Amino acid sequence: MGEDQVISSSVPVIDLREFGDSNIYSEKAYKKLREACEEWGCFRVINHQIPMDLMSEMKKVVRSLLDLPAEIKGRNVDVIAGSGYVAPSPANPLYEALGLYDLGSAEALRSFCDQLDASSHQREIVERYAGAVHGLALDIGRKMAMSMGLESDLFKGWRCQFRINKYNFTPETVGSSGVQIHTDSSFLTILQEDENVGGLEVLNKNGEFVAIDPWPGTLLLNLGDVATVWSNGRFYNVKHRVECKEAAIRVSIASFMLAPKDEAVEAPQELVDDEHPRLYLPFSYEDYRKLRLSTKLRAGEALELVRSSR
Ligand SMILES: O=C(O)CCC(=O)C(=O)O
Ligand SMILES: [Fe+2]
Repeated sequence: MGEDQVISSSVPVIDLREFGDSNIYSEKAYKKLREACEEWGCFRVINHQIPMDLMSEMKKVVRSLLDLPAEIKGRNVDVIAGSGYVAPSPANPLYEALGLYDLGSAEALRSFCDQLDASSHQREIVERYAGAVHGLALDIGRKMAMSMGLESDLFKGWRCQFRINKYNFTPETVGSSGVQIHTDSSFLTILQEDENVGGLEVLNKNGEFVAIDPWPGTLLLNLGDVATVWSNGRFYNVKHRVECKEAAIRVSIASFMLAPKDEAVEAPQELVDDEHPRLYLPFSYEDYRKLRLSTKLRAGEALELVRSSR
């Protein structure tokens, strides 16, 4: 792994204030967003509406939940395939995660907090953060749709998930892999990084790994497999990995906007025409997730299995 070329370029920065009132100004912002989705599948978001104190409180809550004994973390069972606790494994021995499927549901939030015996303060922070990040995911989804000339509320009711990640990096593990290269299966992922410990690398279209340095207070957006299907091949599902760079516990919070609740994942008709025939067969997100897990095709290759033959 260490032989791969890692460059220190940077991903596009999207300033949410630029989508303001003036049409001329915002046209530029939508174009930049669309280019970021098409060329990188990854961008940094600045000037979002999630309060800084909520981000730092959530980080503390998440850290203490991840520090719970293994038998308590094990109560965080899957709701859909792979959505619950992930213990360290032979493939990713330094990594573990807790998960919460459907962060837009009060019932799901309650049950997650119950499983982990969360305090009332912890519950309040998890609920507030879930509300804020859910709102942001919808807002960015809306802007992505508008950047393609589509109506704005296409993502209402889509299911969202948290995955809170802990990397147990030690002096002996420096230079090894924290999480293997993968794409996210989601439409989009909002990542609150570790403020101090870097290690995330995204693969650009030239095949170079770009090191993502932490930028506290901002958020990192990744597009996943569902974004590629939804955009009929236009949006890029960025491959990424986490490398162990230093001996420190690393904690990140990934919030995924996954897919529609009941409907199939497919490109809207407006994005399909003679020049852009439908590339993927409509599928159920849960089935696709199971397919990725059962085939172990975690870096977007599973999309080939749902390609339309024409
Ligand atoms: O921890 C990170 O920086 C990335 C985590 C990630 O890629 C994921 O949860 O899918
Ligand atoms: Fe990821």
